[in-house]
Amino acid sequence: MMKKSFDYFRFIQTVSPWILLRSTVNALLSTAVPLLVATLLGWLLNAVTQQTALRPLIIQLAVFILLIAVVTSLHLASAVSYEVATRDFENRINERTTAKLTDVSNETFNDRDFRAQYAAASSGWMYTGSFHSYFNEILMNSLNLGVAVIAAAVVLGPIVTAKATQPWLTGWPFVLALVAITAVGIGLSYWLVLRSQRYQKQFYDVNIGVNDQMNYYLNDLTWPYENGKHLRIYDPEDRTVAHMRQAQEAANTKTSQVFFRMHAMMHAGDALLVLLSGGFYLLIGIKALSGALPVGMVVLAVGYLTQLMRALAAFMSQRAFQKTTEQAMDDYIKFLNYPDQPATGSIPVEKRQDHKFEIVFHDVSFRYPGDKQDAVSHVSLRFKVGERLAIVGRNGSGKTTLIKLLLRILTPTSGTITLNGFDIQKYNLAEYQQLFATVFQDFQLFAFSVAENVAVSPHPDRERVWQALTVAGVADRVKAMPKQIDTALTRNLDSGGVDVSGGEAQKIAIARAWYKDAPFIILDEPTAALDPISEYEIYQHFDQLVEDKTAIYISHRMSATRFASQIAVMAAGQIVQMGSHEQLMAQDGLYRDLFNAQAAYYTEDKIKAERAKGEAAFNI
Ligand SMILES: Nc1ncnc2c1ncn2[C@@H]1O[C@H](COP(=O)(O)OP(=O)(O)OP(=O)(O)O)[C@@H](O)[C@H]1O
Repeated sequence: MMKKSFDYFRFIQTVSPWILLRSTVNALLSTAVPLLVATLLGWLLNAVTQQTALRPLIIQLAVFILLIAVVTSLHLASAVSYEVATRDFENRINERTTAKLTDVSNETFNDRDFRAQYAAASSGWMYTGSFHSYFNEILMNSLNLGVAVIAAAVVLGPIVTAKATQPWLTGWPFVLALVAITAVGIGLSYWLVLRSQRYQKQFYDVNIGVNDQMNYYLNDLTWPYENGKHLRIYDPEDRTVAHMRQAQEAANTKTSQVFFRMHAMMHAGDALLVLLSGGFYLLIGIKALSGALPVGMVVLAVGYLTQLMRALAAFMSQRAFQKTTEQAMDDYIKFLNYPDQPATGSIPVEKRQDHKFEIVFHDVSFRYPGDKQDAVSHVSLRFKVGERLAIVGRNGSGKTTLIKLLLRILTPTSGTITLNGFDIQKYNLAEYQQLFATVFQDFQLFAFSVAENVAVSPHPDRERVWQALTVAGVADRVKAMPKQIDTALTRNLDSGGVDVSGGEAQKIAIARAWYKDAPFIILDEPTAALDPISEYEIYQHFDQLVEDKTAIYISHRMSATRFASQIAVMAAGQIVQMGSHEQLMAQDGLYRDLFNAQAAYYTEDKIKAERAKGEAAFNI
């Protein structure tokens, strides 16, 4: 067991060096300073009463006051130093958590077990308060127990040895009687601790699930301000609250029973202490009544003995909470060490100024875990250098999945994808992903400055940021912001931040892709949030946006395909047609249907008919 405790101490120490030392100094001073101050005050009093000459008295007084000032200041400094260390510890844990969440591969990130492990780790962290107190509490409780043992021994010595008229009240029989009461107390306390440990564990386990649910309601559902509008429009009757209450009530039913038992154990512990005090009173009281001890000693001795039992009970029940903290630390360490399936590839990606990178899909299929059908099925495709390829198809046809396979966010279930002849899985992942600048359909901006959002770096090339914003058609909007490119987006991290519209945000995401200057540019519905003029402008700048890169874009706006030299049409995970706009329009197939269905909205006749229908309805 001890070996295990040391493992946890070591973990705490590796998270934040010096914390154990600071904790130890603080604990020692916390225990010693009150005793030291009391002793010094005692000496001071003696000096005042015994010293007759004024000069040595003043010197003695000055020395005592100085000593008291020094030890109390030391104590204060150590308390502050420990407090700082605990903050540092908490920050480092948060850093490690964030680093793990951002460093694992996408597969692991989406892995159910990994997410469950994270939920357990974060609940444990929240539930136990923090891990560093684990060491501190063991230390404090041990010191308290040590002091209580010494104090009790000092007081008990004269009581045990005092001669009484009845022989059993002297020597070993009396000691044995004291030990018997203490032993019964320790035994019962230990039993209570074991029970309460079990209930603590149950309570902790139940709480992990409950915290997880409540987190969803409080942090994910009701707090993000993009959710505000949905809740106000679609939840006027507060069904969210009712839903949460239901979940809370179900959780309460589960927790209240175990909570009640846990507390019953604690109160039983208090009652036990009262009983033990009674036992001590009886035993020592009898000895006092026999005339062997002054009555005042009874109160003193029982006080010290009860204090000893209290320290013992605290030491043991702290052990119960320690177990919970150990489990929380185990969960956290498991999360940190969660085996990732790191990208295996190590081949460096050749740096080519001419951007001659050719990617080929060889009979690639992919199925999401648990799904019954392939999301991408037997796709063979060649991305020619400098080509502009559009991918079109109905919702759910597999377009985004195809892009994720290309980006190595997903790994093919079968088939291979090659870059310049080598399987892309064999390349160093970070270098490989640097080949792509992507604007995802659900792009994310961060609550950092515009410049950092565009450059994705804390040291942006400011001139290039402006160029990127110009290409994306959002430079004027940024110029009007209070701190221009240094303005934070959203007020999540900076109260002077600004909120941009959906379309403006999308333009900033496009600027980010341009800034990256990667050989491949991938745009998944890049203009979905843009107004027709902005969309027109983006396509006007399309040459500037794409330059000589290989461009792949997905769009439901069929008119956007005119910028593509090749169009791949997807249906049910397969590429069902491939060719230029003219070639595909000449074929009787899905492309022509999609194109005509959209174009039909814009024919003169259609607009006239719709308008007439609207007017008729209005006249009624
Ligand atoms: N994370 C996922 N887990 C399970 N199935 C998924 C997941 N993501 C997508 N799918 C399924 O894979 C299929 C293809 O989805 P994909 O997002 O690639 O389609 P898409 O053509 O990009 O659609 P859209 O035009 O609506 O964006 C869909 O049937 C979808 O339900």
